[in-house]
Amino acid sequence: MIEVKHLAKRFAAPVHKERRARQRDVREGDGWFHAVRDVSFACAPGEVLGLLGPNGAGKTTTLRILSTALRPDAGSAFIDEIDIVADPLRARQRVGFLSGSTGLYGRLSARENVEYFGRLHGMAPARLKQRCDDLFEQLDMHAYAHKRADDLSTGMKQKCAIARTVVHEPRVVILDEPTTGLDVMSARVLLEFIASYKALRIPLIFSTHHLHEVDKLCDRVCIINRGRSAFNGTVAELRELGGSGDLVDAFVHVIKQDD
Ligand SMILES: Nc1ncnc2c1ncn2[C@@H]1O[C@H](COP(=O)(O)OP(=O)(O)OP(=O)(O)O)[C@@H](O)[C@H]1O
Repeated sequence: MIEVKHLAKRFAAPVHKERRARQRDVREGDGWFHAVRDVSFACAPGEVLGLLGPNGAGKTTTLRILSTALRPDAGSAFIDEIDIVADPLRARQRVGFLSGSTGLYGRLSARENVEYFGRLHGMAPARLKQRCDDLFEQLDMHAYAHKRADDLSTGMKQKCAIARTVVHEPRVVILDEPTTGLDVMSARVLLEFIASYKALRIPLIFSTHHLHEVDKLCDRVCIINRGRSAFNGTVAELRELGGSGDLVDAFVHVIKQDD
């Protein structure tokens, strides 16, 4: 279970005179940029939660807090009842986090990269081998398993990074824009992979700008706008808000209402 309540995170941001004269973002002006102001959501085992929002809304910052890469200034977040602020190390062991940068070692092959991260997590050799075999099969990566990461295409690297993220069988999975750079076939493979977490009863959160992915996969949706959660609910509840049954209309409606 992932539970996030009233998260906030600000970054130091000196205000320049000319910038002050122009219309400002409501999140800046006091020498800080309040990237996340009040974000709350929950994701239970067996659920996939989609995190949506315009560019710069605060999705990545929120996910980085959840992964324990950033410490929040206010609010709370629990992973399987572990307080990520009070006990970040224990929380981190339970999380598989895919960030924007793939973080692969260029000279290692795709397979070596995934194995390396498995070893870092202390996986026994036999278990690691089986897990890698399964992941390379599920993500359709056998064809380039032995290619150096430097020589992989953007999409191949992304799949490799995803395999690396989940190699240690984390208790919760957090993916920041996982389908970025993937072609149609690869995106489909990945969406099926994400869906498989429902049966495993592992909560999975992913951020995306693609509403068809939300429609296909998500049980719940959180829309973040200018650092605050502007909508929390099921996909069906979101759809109703637009009036037309269309998710794009519903998304635009939520953002306009919130602005
Ligand atoms: N380390 C930092 N220092 C200053 N500002 C930051 C920092 N990290 C993020 N921000 C700002 O916080 C805001 C939210 O950024 P964030 O990356 O969380 O947005 P996002 O919703 O993931 O956007 P996108 O959809 O474009 O990926 C942005 O305005 C960004 O410039």
